[in-house]
Parts: sequence; C-alpha cells; structure tokens
Amino acid sequence: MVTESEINDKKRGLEPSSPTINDPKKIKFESPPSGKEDGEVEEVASPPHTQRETSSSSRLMSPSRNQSSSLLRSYHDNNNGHRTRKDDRKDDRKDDRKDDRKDDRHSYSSRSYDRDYRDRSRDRDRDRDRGRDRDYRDYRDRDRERERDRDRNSKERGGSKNSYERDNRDNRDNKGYDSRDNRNRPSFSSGNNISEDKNIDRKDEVGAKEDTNLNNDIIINSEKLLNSAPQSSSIQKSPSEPTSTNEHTKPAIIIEEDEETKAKRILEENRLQRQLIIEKYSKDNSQLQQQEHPTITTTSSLSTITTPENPQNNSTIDGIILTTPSTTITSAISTKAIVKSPSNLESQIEEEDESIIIEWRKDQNSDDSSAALNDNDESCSSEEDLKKRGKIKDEDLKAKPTTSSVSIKLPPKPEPIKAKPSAPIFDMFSDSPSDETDDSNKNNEALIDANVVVNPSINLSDNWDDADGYYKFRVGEIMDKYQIFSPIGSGVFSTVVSAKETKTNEDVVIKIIRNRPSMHRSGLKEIEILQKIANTPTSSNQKSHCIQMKDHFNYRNHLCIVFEPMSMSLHQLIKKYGKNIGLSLNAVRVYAKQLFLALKHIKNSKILHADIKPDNIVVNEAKNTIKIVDFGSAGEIHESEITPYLVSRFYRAPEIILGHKYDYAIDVWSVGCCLAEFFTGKFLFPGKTNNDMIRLFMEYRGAFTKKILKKSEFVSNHFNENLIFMKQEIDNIEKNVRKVPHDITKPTKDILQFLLPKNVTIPDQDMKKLIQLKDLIEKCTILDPEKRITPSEALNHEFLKPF
Ligand SMILES: Nc1ncnc2c1ncn2[C@@H]1O[C@H](COP(=O)(O)OP(=O)(O)OP(=O)(O)O)[C@@H](O)[C@H]1O
Repeated sequence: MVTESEINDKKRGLEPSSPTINDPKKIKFESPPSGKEDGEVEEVASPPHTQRETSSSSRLMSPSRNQSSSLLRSYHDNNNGHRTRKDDRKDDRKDDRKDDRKDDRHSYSSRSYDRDYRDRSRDRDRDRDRGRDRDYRDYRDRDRERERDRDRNSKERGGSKNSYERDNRDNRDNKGYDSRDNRNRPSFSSGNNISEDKNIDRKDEVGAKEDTNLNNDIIINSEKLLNSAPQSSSIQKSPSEPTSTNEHTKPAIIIEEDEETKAKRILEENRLQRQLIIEKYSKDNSQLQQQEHPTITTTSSLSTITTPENPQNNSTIDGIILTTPSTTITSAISTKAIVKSPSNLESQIEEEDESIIIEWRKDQNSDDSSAALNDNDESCSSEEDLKKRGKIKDEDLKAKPTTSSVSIKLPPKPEPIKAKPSAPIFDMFSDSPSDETDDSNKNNEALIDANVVVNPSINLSDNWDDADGYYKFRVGEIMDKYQIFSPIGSGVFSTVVSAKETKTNEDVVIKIIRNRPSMHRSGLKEIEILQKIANTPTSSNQKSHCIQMKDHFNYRNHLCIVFEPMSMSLHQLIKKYGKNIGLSLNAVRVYAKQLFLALKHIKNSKILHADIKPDNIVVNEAKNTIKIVDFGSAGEIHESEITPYLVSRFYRAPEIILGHKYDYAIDVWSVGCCLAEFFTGKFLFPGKTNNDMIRLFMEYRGAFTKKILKKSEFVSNHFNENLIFMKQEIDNIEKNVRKVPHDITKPTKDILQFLLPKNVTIPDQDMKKLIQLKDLIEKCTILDPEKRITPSEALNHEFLKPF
C-alpha cells in the first residue's frame, strides 16, 4: 500500500533527503519556562537560517485558531463545488451537451481540482509577495489559455475566470455555519416578562458576549492546557512545509512542465488521492459499522469523496502540493506527525481540531469497566423503554438494522458512475416529483461528476419505505424543495439527512420521521414544541443553543422536519476524539455553559426536554457551539405523566425511577451526567436496570431521604417496607430475579475520583477547575429535585467562569 508520505513526496518530487518531521533542525515549540504565562508557547530552538520560517511558523501557530472554521471543511463546503461546477456546466450544456457531459466527467476531477488549487494558492502567494504579481497573472493567464485550448468548449464557457471568482466567492460565503446561522436567526427582545429568571437575563447576555469570546478561545485555552501537559506539546513544521526557496521556485517548476507531463501527473495524483480516500473510507467504515450507525460514517466519507480537496489553506501550485496548510499541533497523547495532502486535508484538520478537545490525559484504564462507553451499554436508550412509556408500539420496534436501507456502500472498485446517453442514468432519481426538471438533472449530473457512489443495490421498484417504516431516500433525490445530500444518522423515530434548499442552496438537515402513526404523532408534537421554544421571547443567546426548526412538510407519508445544520452529536464527538479519555476541561466548561443557557430557555418556555444525552446534543463544525436537538420526548410540565422509563436510562433522574413528581430538574440531572461523561468519556451512572441505577445513585450520592421515598409511587419496586434498598440480582441457576437487602447509608464512591484521570499529575490550576466541575456535577445530581441546582444558578457557578 502506498503511504501518504510516499504520495506526498512523489507529488512534491522530494528526494529522500527531504526534511522529515523528526528533523532536529525543525522549529520546535515547547512549554514555556517558569515566569511565562501558563501554557504560552515559546520558540526555544530556531536554526539561524530559518528567520523567515520562524515568522511563518509563528504565523502558523494561529491559523488553526483563527481559521479553524474556515479550515474545517465539510460536505457543505463541498457543495460549493457542486454549485460552481453546476454553474460552469450550465454554459457547457448549450452546445454538444452530451459530449460535454462525458468530457466533463472524465476531466472534472483533474481539471477542476487542478484549477482550484492553483488559483487559490496563487492568490496567497500573491499576497505574500506582491512583486511577483505580474508573473503570476501572466502565468495564470497562459495556463488558463492552455486549459481553454484543451477544452473543446472553451468559447461557450466564457472564460474560467468567472468560475474561479465564483469559487472564491462561494468559499468565502461558506466558511462556517455560525455566521450564516447568526444572519438567519431572528433577533429577540430580551425585555420580556415571562421569565422567572428575568433579573439574571442581563447577566446572561453579558455572559453571551463573553461566551462568544470563549468560543473563540477554546483552542487557545486548550493549547495552553496542552502545553502545560506533563508531556510536552510541540508545534512542528510538517515535512511538506515549504521553505522560502520552494516558494520562489514554484512558478519556474510549473512553467517548465509540458502539457503531456502535466496531464499525466494530474491523472496520477487523482488516482492516488482516490485510492487514499477509498482506503480511508473503507477503514473508517468497517470500524464504525461495528460501533456506530453506518450512515454516520458515510457522511464524512462521502464528503471526502465528493470533493477530494480543500485547497484553501494549502500552498499549492498547479495541483502539486508543495506546502502544508499549517503546523501540526502534536498533543501529548498523540505525537504522530500528520503529513498533509489535499485528499486527507479534511480529516487532518479534524485531527488538528482534536487538540481543541482532547486533553493531556491518558486512557484511564478504569477499574469500573462497566462505566466505559461501550456499545453494549447503549441499550440505555432502547426502543423497549420507549415502548414501555407508550411512545411507540410493538409494531414500531425495529425488525432489522435500519441503516442498511439508507447506507451508501462503496463497491470494491469504485469508478465514477458513467452516464450512458441512451439509458438515462438519472433514472435513480426519476420518481422524485421534480426530477423531470432541468434543475434536478443539473443536480444529478453534479452528483455523478463528483463521484458520489450511490448504493447500486437500491431497487427502484421497491416500496418507498423499508420494513420498519424508514424512508428509503436516495442521495440526490429531491424532497419537496430540498435535495438530499448525504445521510447523517438515524434514531428510533427517524432518519436524519443533510440536504440543500434547491433555490437558495442553503444547507439544512432533514429529520424524516418513520412512517408509523405513533411516530407521526410524536413528530407533530415535536414541531409544536419547537415552535413554542422558538416563539418564547428571551435572550437570543439562550435560544441559540436549542436547534432551530426551519420548515416542515409531508413527503410520501413521512413527516419531515427541516433544521439548521450542525456537524455531529456529542456522543459521536466523544467516541471519535475522547473515548475513555474525554474532552478537555475547557471544552467541558464551554459546553456546560451553553447547555445551561439552553436549559434556561427551555424552562422559560415551560417545556421539559426529557431526553437530554450526548446523542441529542450536536456540535457545529468548529466544535465551539453546541445545540440541543430531538424534542420528540419533550412536553409541557402539566403533561408530565409518572412513568419510570422517561429519559434514556443513564441520564434518568431518580425521581423518574422512583415515581416521584418531577419537573425541570430532570433535565438538570441529565446535564450533570453529560458533563461527567464529556470529561471522562465514560458514563457516570451506567445502570443495567432502573434498580441498578438506584444502587449507583446511592453509592455516589448517599441515601434517599424518607420524605422522598414516601412520596414515590414505585418505591416498593426497589425498597422494602423499612425503606431498605433491595438490590435485584439475577440468579443464573434459578433463572429468576432475587431481591437482596443492600443498605447504603453513606456514599461509597466519589465523583472526584470518577473524574480524576489515573496516572496523570494534574497541574494545580486544572485541579482547581476540576474540583469546581465536581462540585457542579454534584449539585446537578442532588437526589432531592427541589434542592438540585437550577439552570440560572448553574450559570453563575464558578466552573463556568474562564480559567
Ligand atoms: N440539526 C442537526 N444537525 C446535525 N445532526 C443532527 C441534527 N439533528 C439531528 N442530528 C443527528 O441525528 C441524530 C438523530 O436525530 P434525533 O435524535 O432528532 O432523531 P430521533 O429519531 O428522534 O432519535 P432518537 O432515537 O434518539 O429519539 C442525532 O443524534 C444527531 O446525531
């Protein structure tokens, strides 16, 4: 197998003597000597000849910070490619349409890729060295001239400059969701009288401003954290980083290259990149298929396949990767160097971003193995519980893994799907109502050209739904006014896909509710709750942490709810970046603050979410903003029925299990459990049953008061007449459940111990913050709901204050 570095070397034409990541001459950043601000990085060794490199490295320390959102690319950004290519192709189609399409398909990846990279990197170089402006322009014009000559339809195309400009414009417009979100989000007056927390609102608005800063600071703080780690962090130049010499020789290299060599090289590069992507895809997919919804895997993989490169931050000329986008922050727990190439840039950026979140801690090898995030434990949110709660019926239980119907499988030898002029390849989209239109054809062509591999096993004569009532959507299909782009995930109630509004090109996420009456009802209820939350006046900052519904419609017996797009759930984030390790203290702090802001707003709306868990908290691309999703279990306080199966088990408050009256405090309990999980990557209360949950509550939080027990409907399920806890044990011989008295009067476990990483020395400053986190979690998990901390009180907790 060809390694990434071999490919990069080959692309760069580097000799084996080229510098490597381990080259001692490289600029290295280490933890500061005492006296420096904690965690501030400082250059401690810089070779004399690297004056220019030094400044460039200093500059490169921050791009991941300043440009993190622009560095992070997603399928949404990739969509630009679609749009641009689509626009370009609009002109192409005027003449010789079929032939053009064929040509474009063959040459898209090399030509467009080549052009994008070349132009963007050229822009950057131009800024860096204005004196070279004219040379670059001349070269660009000459090169474009050559491109045009090669292209049979150059005249109709009207010049690539337009598409080039469009590309850049599109990229600027789509740097992240946040700015778009903020533009779209309606502003709300804070002068309202509905809140019990009115007097604290202003403080929260100040907090909101601070939060924005915090959001931008996550990386900075975590870098400090990384640098204060026991094992030193380092920022090193990647082997493919350009030297100043390289930069000056770029145009010469390119100009000397003849057409034939260039074409061959581009083809070879693309072949290698595709191979890399596919290898990565296959690996990720097989790993995640074992652990996770396969559709989630497909999302990221697809995005990579769709647009293989993000040239924005690579210094490239004419498709050759000469430089790397930025330095690689090597965290203490992951010291491997990341050699960058365009094809894996997206994942590399994500990996860089890990440094935002992953802390200095090592895997803790916890004694309490049952607490480790483990797929077997995910039964906590089972359909069985939903059935017991009456949310779904027997016939709603899934007959088989549902994701198979929506997953996109990669064939062994993926090739771009080729259009046969006579056999309309776009038939796969044809039963979508608007497929006949030119627009949809354009979209479909874009998909085909972008090498999206569509599941060939989809049988068009099949029913629209699978056996479980999930809609069997197809990538590229148009539902109402949205075109489906890729699957995101699926839950008990729905399949979630990313899509684009066909007219505005706006990115959205669509929750396609299963075609089952109970699910449909639940979906309607969710819409009602979302509207109520959106219409509750409050500080916009509070509301911004509840997912925003944009639209809803019915499609082929499926209720579809359209949301603003986010990146992944906290559950996925932890699994991906912090399994058994958790996220950094600063990330937990920022997420905690946003969660309490959201809870405060939900409470002001007189709603209980009733299913807060990491799966229902989604994070944006930059990983600095979270939002609560899935209001399918939510309800108004007066609707609350006593049922021991409300909320997913690991996040279920004791009053629910005991059958005590409950209110907003159940959401606070769930958030407390989430915070512990964010920091450790482990479940705080991974009870196998409700009875086991009570045991864990008492082990960590002590005995229940008699007052609570006496007011609880289900107390006899778990306590005897003397209010002694009866532990339920499965007797494997008798095959029945035994109840054994298990009197717990005092806590035997400590939340700080649960949080403390093993075998790692924690710096004093972090220890102080960790103790604050423990205190906040304890206050969220007070057994008596009336004494539990409220969202407003939590927002004033010490832990939420910046380091
Ligand atoms: N706006 C969004 N942006 C990105 N991903 C989202 C968005 N909304 C939901 N998701 C993803 O889709 C998953 C399923 O969504 P949701 O929980 O709303 O569906 P569900 O069918 O109600 O699931 P559950 O079985 O948990 O009730 C979420 O866990 C999350 O990963």
